[in-house]
Amino acid sequence: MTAAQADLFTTPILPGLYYADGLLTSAEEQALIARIDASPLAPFRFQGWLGKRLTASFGWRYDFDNAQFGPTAPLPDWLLPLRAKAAAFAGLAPADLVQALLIRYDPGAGIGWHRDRPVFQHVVGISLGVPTTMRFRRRTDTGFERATAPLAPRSMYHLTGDARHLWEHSIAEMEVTRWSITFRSLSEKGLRSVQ
Ligand SMILES: O=C(O)CCC(=O)C(=O)O
Ligand SMILES: [Fe+2]
Repeated sequence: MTAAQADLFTTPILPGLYYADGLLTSAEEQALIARIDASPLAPFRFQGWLGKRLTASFGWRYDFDNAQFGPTAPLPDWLLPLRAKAAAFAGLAPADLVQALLIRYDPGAGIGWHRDRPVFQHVVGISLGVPTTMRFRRRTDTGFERATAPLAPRSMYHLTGDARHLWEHSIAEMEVTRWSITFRSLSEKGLRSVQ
């Protein structure tokens, strides 16, 4: 690889947002989707509201209903090869990625503007099924600065630095079902809160 190609490959879309596609085969994607569908998915709950997207957490669980954070069922074996790939992509050790979140967005489901909970540090996501766009925004003196990242099926993204901590992200309501798997490491705050 030439220096120019290396630069292109590692230049983030936003500071701290890294993206790569073609890291999974269609057969691997279909197997992951079947595993997600067979998992104990439940509607995302937020302060008494039931969201349209279906989720399951492993390793650690942040409960948005009561803001409780704590351990939950360990990551199932089928997630471990994907976690190893996600860690390699993000330059982390697999064991750092102690949380996995499975999501299925059926038509009409999306995810509103947010930053991931501060108990987590790195976020590495895998997008499955159909293309979508992750939208980013951050407040400025005069409004919002905005950016978009197209997520191809079978792509991975890593949120760290500014993209993780300063920018919010969201995904518009899907017209067709999409699945995602996100792995997270714990932040200092997360580590302190569980000691
Ligand atoms: O579905 C995705 O790729 C994004 C999920 C997300 O932003 C989250 O769970 O915090
Ligand atoms: Fe998020």
